[in-house]
Amino acid sequence: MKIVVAGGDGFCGWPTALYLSQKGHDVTIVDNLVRREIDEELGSNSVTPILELEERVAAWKEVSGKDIAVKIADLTDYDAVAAIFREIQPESFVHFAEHRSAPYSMIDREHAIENHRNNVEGTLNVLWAIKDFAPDCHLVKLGTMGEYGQPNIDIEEGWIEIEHKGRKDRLPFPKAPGSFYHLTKVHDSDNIMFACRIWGIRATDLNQGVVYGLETDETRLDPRLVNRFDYDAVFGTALNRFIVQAAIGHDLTVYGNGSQTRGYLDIQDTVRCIEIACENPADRGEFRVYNQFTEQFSVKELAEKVQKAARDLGLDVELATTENPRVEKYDHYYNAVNTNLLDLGLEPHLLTDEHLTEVLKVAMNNTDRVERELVMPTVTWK
Ligand SMILES: O=c1ccn([C@@H]2O[C@H](COP(=O)(O)OP(=O)(O)O[C@H]3O[C@H](CS(=O)(=O)O)[C@@H](O)[C@H](O)[C@H]3O)[C@@H](O)[C@H]2O)c(=O)[nH]1
Repeated sequence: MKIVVAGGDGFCGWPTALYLSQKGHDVTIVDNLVRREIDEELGSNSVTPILELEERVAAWKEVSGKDIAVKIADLTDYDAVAAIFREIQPESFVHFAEHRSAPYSMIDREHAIENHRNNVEGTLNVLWAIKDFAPDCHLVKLGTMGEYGQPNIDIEEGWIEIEHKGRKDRLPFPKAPGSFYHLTKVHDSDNIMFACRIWGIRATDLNQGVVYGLETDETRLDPRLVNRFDYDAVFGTALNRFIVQAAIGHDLTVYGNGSQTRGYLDIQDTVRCIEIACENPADRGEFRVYNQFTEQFSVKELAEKVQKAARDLGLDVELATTENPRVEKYDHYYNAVNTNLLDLGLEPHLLTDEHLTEVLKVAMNNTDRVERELVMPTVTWK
């Protein structure tokens, strides 16, 4: 299958591009390398030393014998997007190419606006290009579980049957996101749903939970293929941050009372979920939503798991209640449905001590690359 992986230089995109290439798909990475620029803006870095994109792709060719094409392009540049669709005629367009950090979108007004402009405009361009140049292309779009927030009812997969004043309808599940970033994904979902309805586009919105882990079967093949590993308070996410904190002997930064519960998944499941979506395309005009996570944890549970794995490796770390920079619910109900991907064959990699230990060891081997001043949060929601 001809597949474009937009955002293929990022944390989810790079291992996905490798995985799909390994499976024999004809993969093109489209990326504007902005994630690397943001590292410079924030003075941050990946714990793992990652190569430049062209070097990574050349290493992949050497290791696997397979070609991944690369186009350096910004999805907010419509001429570039149109040219890509005209030339490649992708069967699936996997769209990871968005600014994905909640704290980044909350830095200030400028960052909130840039986050909206980049994400919403990029996705609109993709929708228009599909309509104009590749109407049969299946859009596989990375959404987020954060679109739903933490409602006091079960979270369905995108849609909910509602009975109201004696009438019934199947309506989009209500959204209550927790940051301007998460809101961009809500706007994208609405725009995609509308485009499916009016133009007959086929789309799958993958509402992904918080991703943890680092390596996949493909990145493990050669050190030059290693994935990026964020730990800073802006781009690092809960479990991976705790792992790096444990490796450097920093107290684990549990925000507030740590009862905040979210859906989580291993990066090894992210790549498989994308493959499942591509190989089972939505129908023309169908806007399909899959909740992409495998397990639910509270932040405190995660920190305790990391503390235990660290102790087993001789590292003594403490959980530290950290003033929560965000505005979010504690001690809330959380129960989200995630059966669609399982029904299509996803076999989850669950969070085991062995897996935590693997990632912890990578962090311990790279502690010299960790900038301690990036660990504590500085961006606040208020
Ligand atoms: O040091 C930390 C970091 C985070 N948290 C807590 O962990 C939870 C998750 O935060 P996160 O930073 O791991 O994840 P989030 O900001 O929600 O964003 C990440 O996970 C989202 C999926 S979800 O959370 O919306 O399901 C994706 O959309 C985003 O791209 C990705 O950056 C929050 O309650 C946060 O308060 C801590 O307690 N301590």
